[in-house]
Amino acid sequence: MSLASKKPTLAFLGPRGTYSHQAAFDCFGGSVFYEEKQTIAEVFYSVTPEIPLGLVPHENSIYGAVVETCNLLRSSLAGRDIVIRGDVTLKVNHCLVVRSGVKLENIEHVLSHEQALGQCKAFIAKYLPHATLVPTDSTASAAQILVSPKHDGLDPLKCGAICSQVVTTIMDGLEVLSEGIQDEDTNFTRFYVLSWGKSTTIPPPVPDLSQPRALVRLSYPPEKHFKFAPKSQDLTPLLVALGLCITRIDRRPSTYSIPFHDVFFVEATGDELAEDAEEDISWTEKVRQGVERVKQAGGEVCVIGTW
Ligand SMILES: O=C(O)C(=O)C[C@]1(C(=O)O)C=C[C@@H](O)C=C1
Repeated sequence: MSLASKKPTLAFLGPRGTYSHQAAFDCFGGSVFYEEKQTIAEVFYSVTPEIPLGLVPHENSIYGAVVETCNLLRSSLAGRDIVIRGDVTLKVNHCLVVRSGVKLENIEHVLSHEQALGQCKAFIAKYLPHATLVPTDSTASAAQILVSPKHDGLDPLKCGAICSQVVTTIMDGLEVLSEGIQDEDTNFTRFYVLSWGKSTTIPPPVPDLSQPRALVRLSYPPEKHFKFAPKSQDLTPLLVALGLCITRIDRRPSTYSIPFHDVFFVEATGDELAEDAEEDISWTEKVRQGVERVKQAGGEVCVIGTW
């Protein structure tokens, strides 16, 4: 067997030139095969024994959680078959890209991924206040629409796309009208590296694992929820029972059809590994013990990944 055929495949949100693509490449370079998918959901569900790795955006420093990813992590596959094995952070510098020759005053529609539109709100309000926003599956797929014949009645000569400058080096006939258009100079997106099961080998160079982390999904069982008089439930007992250093909590409606029954995604962190190389094992154990305590406190709990 040749060395190349041993490389695992990684699914990412395509087409080529997305920030997901860049984050994946920064992390894994030539050590994986890359397979582009059209949506974040397709990336998630394509993580299987055949495509054992995937990369999904999780949060942005300006616009917050990537809701589609949070919703996918509610799936029963998350934590059982598909697990988080690392995270990668990318600096995101958005550009307003047009078909060559198109001027700012020609733009009637601004196309991009919902996250990118949200990260560039101030620029759009100032320079394109009358433009209609058109959400697309990804930033690079917005640019792809500009170089295609008419798409859904959109005239590419009256559109601008928000995407990375890299896209203009991949797709012909595009130019950058404005660069660095996000609301804040420092704009970062974090991505999760997913794998099929816990034992898939993550090829080197592995994502930064210097500080152990975990993502845990918590909720109260539906029968403990106030069915007919929806009322917020106190999460404190479950968080106290978990007993870990919590760095982030996201809340999404649960998949049970009960009004205001929510699931909470709790990201926790352990001590720096450098201090004690053995900590890796005890971190997994620490999380496992926390999970047992949450169950005893009456919570539903699932570890989506420890890394
Ligand atoms: O559309 C892309 O380029 C993506 O990789 C997705 C995504 C996201 O969903 O957050 C990634 C980074 C940026 O925050 C904008 C969009």
